[in-house]
Amino acid sequence: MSSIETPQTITITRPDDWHLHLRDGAHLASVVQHSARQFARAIVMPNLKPPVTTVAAATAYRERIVAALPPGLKFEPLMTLYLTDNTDPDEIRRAQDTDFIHAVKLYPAGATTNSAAGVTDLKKCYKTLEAMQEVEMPLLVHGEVTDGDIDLFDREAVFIERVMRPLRRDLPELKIVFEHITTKDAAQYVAEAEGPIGATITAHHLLYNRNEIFRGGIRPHYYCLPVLKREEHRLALLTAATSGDERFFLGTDSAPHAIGAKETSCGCAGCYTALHAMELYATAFEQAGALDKLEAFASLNGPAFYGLPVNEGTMTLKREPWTLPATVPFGESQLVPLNAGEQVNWKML
Ligand SMILES: NC(=O)N[C@@H](CC(=O)O)C(=O)O
Ligand SMILES: [Zn+2]
Ligand SMILES: [Zn+2]
Repeated sequence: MSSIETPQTITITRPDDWHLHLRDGAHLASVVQHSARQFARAIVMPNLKPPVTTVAAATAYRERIVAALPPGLKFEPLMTLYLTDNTDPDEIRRAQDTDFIHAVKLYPAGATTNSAAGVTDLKKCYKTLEAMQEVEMPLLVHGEVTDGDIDLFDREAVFIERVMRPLRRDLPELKIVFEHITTKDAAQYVAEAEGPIGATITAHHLLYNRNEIFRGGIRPHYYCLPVLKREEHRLALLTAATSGDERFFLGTDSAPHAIGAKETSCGCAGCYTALHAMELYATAFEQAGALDKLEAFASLNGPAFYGLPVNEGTMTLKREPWTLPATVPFGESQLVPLNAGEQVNWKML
């Protein structure tokens, strides 16, 4: 795309966020407005303390989210259940009977924030996974092995071989979303796999490689899981996201943590992008010369995978530089958004 042709505004069908952390209580009240401004709907992650493991808990959590929305902002939380070794197949059927639970989330125990109650051995969940396959309830996967002897940067690639391939061999009709993919291995696996599989990609994994975590010093706000990878992986993700392939869709993985939990000797994983998510995706797609592919990735492919209607209405992004705040309120505390104090070149109108 030549600079003369580079558009000054882009208008697309209203987008959705297919992977989002909203937290709870006062934290939820602080952050939900940011996502509701950017997105019509979001798949809400269940990794609260305690995790959202039942239909009853998801129902109550959904009500708290709706109650925390500022008046006038329309936003539909699409709820998920947290899979444990003990999730009852009947809970899946009950979830399917609601019109607001759309998926079940697999956290390998110990893989990431609030995953201690996650699955220790997927074999323990096969009856439940069979029920999911039967009722066409998607399984959302944090795809990293947890073994301490596997290099942190290899955990996603090893997960494909050790967990994803056997799982999909055993349950070929189970709908799966490989969440927040970070490697060329995962992008290639999803692009070539047979059957019902998709993948979400975050804005930060499209924009940054692992150097960003160490640029001029240690930068905890760029630390998330799965961790940023080498440049070759970023480029493969950008190619996948801008390919037009329906399997790849937007999931911010915006993961708020209080400033004190990030800027400390053992900081939490998670990047906060809910404030400027679409601006970041537009920046990445522009870099790839593929702004014309943003709508499919952000607004069309996700609904197609989940069997939901495309949103009504549009969103417009304008080429207009603005500066991210240094912090935003987060309950009683503050959080530091990704790109705090930096300029972004697109602005949502
Ligand atoms: N992505 C992250 O680094 N953190 C997420 C958990 C997750 O999505 O793995 C969180 O809940 O903070
Ligand atoms: Zn995750
Ligand atoms: Zn996440």
